[in-house]
Amino acid sequence: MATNKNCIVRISRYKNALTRLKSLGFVKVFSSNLADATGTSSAQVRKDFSLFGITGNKRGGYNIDDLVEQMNTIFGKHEVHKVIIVGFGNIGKALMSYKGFEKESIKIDAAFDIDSSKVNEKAEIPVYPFEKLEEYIQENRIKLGVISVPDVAAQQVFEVMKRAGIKGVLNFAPINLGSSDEVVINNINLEMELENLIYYVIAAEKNKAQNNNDI
Ligand SMILES: NC(=O)c1ccc[n+]([C@@H]2O[C@H](COP(=O)([O-])OP(=O)(O)OC[C@H]3O[C@@H](n4cnc5c(N)ncnc54)[C@H](O)[C@@H]3O)[C@@H](O)[C@H]2O)c1
Repeated sequence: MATNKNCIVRISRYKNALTRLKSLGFVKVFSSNLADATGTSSAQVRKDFSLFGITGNKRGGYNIDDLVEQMNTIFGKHEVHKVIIVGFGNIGKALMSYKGFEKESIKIDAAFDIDSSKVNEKAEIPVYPFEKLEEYIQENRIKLGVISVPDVAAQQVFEVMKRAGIKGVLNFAPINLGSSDEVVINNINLEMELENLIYYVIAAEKNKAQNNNDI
């Protein structure tokens, strides 16, 4: 299936919009409603739906429950996905205490850290020493991992994860982990996102000042 990240992000946005519309009492929705709610066009919504084989009666509108069900299948929501976190610092702790993952069928299963003062194997969600990472992934057939260690340690952590059989990594460290055929890597570079945001804010301010001068 020819899909790209933008398309997946849009499907995720449609799903959020559908949940909102449903909570407002709507039963059916048109592609134009989803387009308005997510800032895209009706044609794009229909194109994304057809790419993912999402079906529905376009004339009478799509049934919201049917759409959500089909999107849940796309996002693998019918089974619980276990995730491990490597690096139990600011980001690792924040992710572990976030309650919103559960409703998305995501279970933070354990964390790992090199610092023995952070290890707590008896906690509700245990924190193990880093040396146990490889064995834990293999024994528990973990497919998803978060890297939240400093950049200098990220590559080494990634290699251990890959060797143990991890299939998807969410990487918070601001380094390029190098591509891999066996592992899908999603990089979250917060500095870059903020830099990007700052650029657009400055550009918008310049634009406004220019327009004011033109009047
Ligand atoms: N906190 C933020 O707001 C923020 C923003 C942008 C980027 N990041 C990036 O995210 C990553 C995590 O940031 P943070 O603020 O949570 O860092 P942190 O220093 O609070 O935590 C990092 C943790 O990783 C552990 N660690 C170090 N080497 C390890 C190894 N080899 N194996 C296992 N654990 C190891 C440390 O003991 C520590 O507990 C960093 O790469 C950072 O650059 C963080």
